[in-house]
Amino acid sequence: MNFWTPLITSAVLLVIYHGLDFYLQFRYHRNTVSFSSLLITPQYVLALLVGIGEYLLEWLLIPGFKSSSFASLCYVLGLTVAVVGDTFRKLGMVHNNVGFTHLIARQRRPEHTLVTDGVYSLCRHPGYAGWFWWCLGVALMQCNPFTLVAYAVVSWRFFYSRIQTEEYYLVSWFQSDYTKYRSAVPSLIPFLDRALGISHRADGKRRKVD
Ligand SMILES: C[S@@+](CC[C@H](N)C(=O)[O-])C[C@H]1O[C@@H](n2cnc3c(N)ncnc32)[C@H](O)[C@@H]1O
Repeated sequence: MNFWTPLITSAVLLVIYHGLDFYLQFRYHRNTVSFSSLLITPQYVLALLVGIGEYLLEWLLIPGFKSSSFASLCYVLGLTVAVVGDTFRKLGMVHNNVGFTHLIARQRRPEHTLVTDGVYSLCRHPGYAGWFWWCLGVALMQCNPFTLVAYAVVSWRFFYSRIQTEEYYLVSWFQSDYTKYRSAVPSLIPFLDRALGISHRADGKRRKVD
């Protein structure tokens, strides 16, 4: 694997990710869109710098590992995971459109309806699961083992608490429509549903959403 390929690909993925996110927020929430809609926080920049730091350090200390065929395999796998993750997120944003606000809604607006079809019939939180897998995909693409684990732990904890709050409001608005939907459709973030106390069928078959 060449030194620049994972770095350049990550930069391109980053621009596509944030550019499209911003565009979709602008399209569906024109009145509330701002710089924060780019979702670039200090913690996020720090996470990116940690990834780049690990990448550079390993190229200096163990160049054979970074240029190995294992690193090339990680690159292809990571790129696939990142592209599928971002596609899920963008499909969620388009499908949920007016309901997909970057801040968790704490009051229901009249136009906010429960979405359970399209990509939401495969994944309960395509925007969050998409982001989760996108981050891991980028770390894998750079063949960064420490960043991969760190991103997995930090983003898992973040989405665990966020989904708990978000679902509290969704249950209060949509009641049994949401609880039935929640028990039929997984979050696709590993172990998260179990941690939230939600069980899906062990045989892998999904319950039908009414
Ligand atoms: C940042 S969006 C994320 C949506 C969803 N959690 C996802 O990952 O695709 C947050 C807003 O989406 C809304 N939301 C989440 N799931 C929804 C659904 N199935 N139907 C309609 N609105 C939903 C919540 O009320 C929240 O205000």
